Amino acid sequence: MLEDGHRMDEETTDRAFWSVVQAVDKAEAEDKPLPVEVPRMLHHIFEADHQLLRSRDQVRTNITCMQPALEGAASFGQALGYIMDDISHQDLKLKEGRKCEGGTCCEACSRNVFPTFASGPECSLATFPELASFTFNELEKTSAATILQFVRLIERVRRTMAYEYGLDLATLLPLQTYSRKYVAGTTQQGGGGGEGDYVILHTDEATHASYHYSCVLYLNTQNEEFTGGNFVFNDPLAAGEKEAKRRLEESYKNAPPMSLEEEIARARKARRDLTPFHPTTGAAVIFSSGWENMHEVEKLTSGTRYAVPSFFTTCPVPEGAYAQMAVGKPKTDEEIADDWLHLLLAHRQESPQESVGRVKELLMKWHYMTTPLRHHQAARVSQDGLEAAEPASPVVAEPAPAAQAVDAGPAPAPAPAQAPAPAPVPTAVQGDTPNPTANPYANWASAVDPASGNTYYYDTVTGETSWTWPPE
Ligand SMILES: O=C(O)CCC(=O)C(=O)O
Ligand SMILES: [Fe+2]
Repeated sequence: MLEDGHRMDEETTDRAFWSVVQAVDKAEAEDKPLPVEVPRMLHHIFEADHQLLRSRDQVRTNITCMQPALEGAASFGQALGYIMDDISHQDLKLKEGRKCEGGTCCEACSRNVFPTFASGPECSLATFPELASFTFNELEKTSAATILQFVRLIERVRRTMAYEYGLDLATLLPLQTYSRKYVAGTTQQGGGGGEGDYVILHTDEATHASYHYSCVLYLNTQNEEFTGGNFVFNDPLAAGEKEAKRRLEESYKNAPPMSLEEEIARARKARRDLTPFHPTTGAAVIFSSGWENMHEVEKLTSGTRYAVPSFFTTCPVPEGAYAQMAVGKPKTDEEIADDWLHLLLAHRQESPQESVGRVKELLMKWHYMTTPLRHHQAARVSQDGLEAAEPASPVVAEPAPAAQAVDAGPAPAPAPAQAPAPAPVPTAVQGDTPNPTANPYANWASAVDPASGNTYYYDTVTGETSWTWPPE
């Protein structure tokens, strides 16, 4: 299944994914602990997914980071405008710079379109029916295949963001993600991901102060399964007020009489630069969550539109949060496998309170569960894959990753700096010496393919794999 000495290609990665699903279903049917090979194989899949994505199209627009200019004239009204989602949001006075409350984001803001972030089969609602209404809070009736596919997609987003913005992977965690369903003719039920037929102009970081990077992945295609429903970046008109006036006058020429609502929409359009994105299956938009990226979803005119928004934070998780968990950060492959089972894959009934606790723990441990053990410290995602933390500088603040539960709340205080425990290293297949020049295979480890039961070998740094030892 794995090619000798090569990275996994798309087909091999998908086969590996389905063998993992089989192994999970088997463990559950037999009421056994999850085999440690499952998370190991998942690590390879995540790594391969990100590498494969690097060769696909990406359209990047660099933009100036913006934040509310509240100092000095911080009136109550202005402060409300900073928080509230409504049309007046676009009139909020802004200044240059990032806000990123409580987090350590990079200096650059941008918007990125990936037309083929995921393949059609990966987003298929026939294969993964529960993707239509996915939430981590209710997994009892969700198949292992869909849960694993959702995690796989979100982990691809996380790695892509870390790479795009030059962030240590350990410092970037999902705070919130779910499937969002839009149905033409319905009105928004409650806030957040409730069903509705549009989303009003907003800034993700204004909705939740700890959202620093956002992604929306689309599961179906405009003009095939629905009409309307553009995702639109909404910017101040670069050409200025004079042009806005000219545009408005132009729009009145030969126009039929309009309702008040239409008049307001027309006036807004004339005053703003609108950049619509037309959703297609598997496309994703990734952007910094600040005021430089105000956006909205235009009303659906027919059909049903499915999207998966995800919001990431660079706020550190307070160390105390791990101490309150039954088992804190996983330290062995067995503990990682246990977390996968108990936080995601065990199909059980639970009270809403229990599920909130479980999801909170899941999001806080996300990096530890989705990243090979030796990379649990700071790791950058480079062109060649994950780079381990610099071993020569052990006294650095551990970049404790962050996550908060589902609800809005104050950003957690940064964790105090402390020396991290030495990163656990996978069992070397041959030789004991830590000097890689003395042992060219010091980074190699072995694992068992859950589908065939055969042992394979992999380089924990480059991701190379081999069925034979030594690798060819
Ligand atoms: O569905 C979309 O295109 C965007 C959703 C969005 O902006 C959000 O959930 O914050
Ligand atoms: Fe949004």
